[in-house]
Amino acid sequence: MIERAVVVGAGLIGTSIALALRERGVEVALADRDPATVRLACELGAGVPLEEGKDERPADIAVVAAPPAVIPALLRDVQSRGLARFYTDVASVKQAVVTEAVRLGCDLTTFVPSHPMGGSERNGPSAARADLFLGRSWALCPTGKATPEAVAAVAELARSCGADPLEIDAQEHDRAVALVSHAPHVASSAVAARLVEGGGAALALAGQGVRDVTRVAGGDPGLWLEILSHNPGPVAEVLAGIAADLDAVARALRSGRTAEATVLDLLERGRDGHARIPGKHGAGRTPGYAVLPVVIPDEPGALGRLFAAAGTAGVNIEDIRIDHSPGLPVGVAQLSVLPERVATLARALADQGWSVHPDRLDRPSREESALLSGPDHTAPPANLGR
Ligand SMILES: NC(=O)c1ccc[n+]([C@@H]2O[C@H](COP(=O)([O-])OP(=O)(O)OC[C@H]3O[C@@H](n4cnc5c(N)ncnc54)[C@H](O)[C@@H]3O)[C@@H](O)[C@H]2O)c1
Ligand SMILES: O=C(O)C(=O)C[C@]1(C(=O)O)C=C[C@@H](O)C=C1
Repeated sequence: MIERAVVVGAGLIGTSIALALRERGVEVALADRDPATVRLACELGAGVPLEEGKDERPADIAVVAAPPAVIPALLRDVQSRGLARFYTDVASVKQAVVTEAVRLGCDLTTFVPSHPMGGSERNGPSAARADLFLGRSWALCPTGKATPEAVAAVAELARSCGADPLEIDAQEHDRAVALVSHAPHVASSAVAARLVEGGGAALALAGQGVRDVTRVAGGDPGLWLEILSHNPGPVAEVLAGIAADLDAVARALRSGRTAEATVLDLLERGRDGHARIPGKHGAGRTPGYAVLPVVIPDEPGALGRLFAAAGTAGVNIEDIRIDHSPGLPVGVAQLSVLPERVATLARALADQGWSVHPDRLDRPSREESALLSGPDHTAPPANLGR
């Protein structure tokens, strides 16, 4: 049972873990090299500042949530201070962290390297959310030396954050995330980098497609440089495949002759690859909710009237995203609501004259719905009892 936790590195990931643990009543003590970051995380309800020597007993678990390059030294430091019974880190790369931890003489019996597969292009505690890992995989990469108790503690940490723990060897993990995270990030940056040269008129036409493809490119370049340089071989291999595909399509389009077969081949393989992503859902949708699109005029007070109409219908808006193109007089409000309330909301809004598009409804998958056990999205996910 995790009752007390320490989080070192109170940024996006550290504070999100802390918030999830706090929701389950776990006591959390936070540390960061930047005192202002700790203050903000604590103000957000993520815990209290770590006070050395305050507790005689070690915490149940310490999570090192700093950038990859500093993790092994921080781990050695927290282990030598005996801050917890078990330790984990959250770095996006695993083998390099393990190799350095071994070199520094860290205790591998109590340490289970891990990687939650939830995140954001934003950093720092202000972007943190308790549900960041809800329904996501959380990789556990125990070395052969970790005790079963240590592995169980880190698996419990993952479940306490609503995630699904998945044991995988560190090198295999690094090859896997090269494919599903690291190379996609570089590809996203490459697409976004073209926009630097785009004219104002082109950018005014930016719709949801380019926003979806480039969202992660908005991430912290310093952190991503660290991630990529700690996983160079596997990332380079995936990028070479992507580059070959892009090159073939560019050559085919220029030549005109072989264009159709080559281009269609990539588009079809792309569609097939996309379909293989488990539990994929629409961009920007909060997991577990249905999203109802409603057209709203781009004018003062429109959103207020929409919220008031939903309130009158007795439906709580759990989240909202607004899609609009600059210069257009209307936008589309994407309202996230509990799946069982969406029909009521659609009817009530339509009755009041709103242009509702239930045909474009984006529903959560069955797996996602199963994660929400009650009417309150902060309720513990259903998979926590395992
Ligand atoms: N951003 C993501 O989407 C994501 C997802 C999963 C895992 N990760 C991993 O999580 C880790 C943290 O990333 P983040 O996105 O939370 O970054 P972040 O910048 O939001 O937070 C990192 C925090 O670590 C602190 N820090 C840096 N050096 C420190 C030190 N020596 N001692 C104490 N604190 C220190 C920083 O002050 C900062 O508050 C990284 O290892 C990253 O690879 C990131
Ligand atoms: O959703 C995002 O913004 C992310 O980039 C999250 C993401 C990912 O690629 O899925 C990024 C890096 C992490 O190590 C884990 C998760």
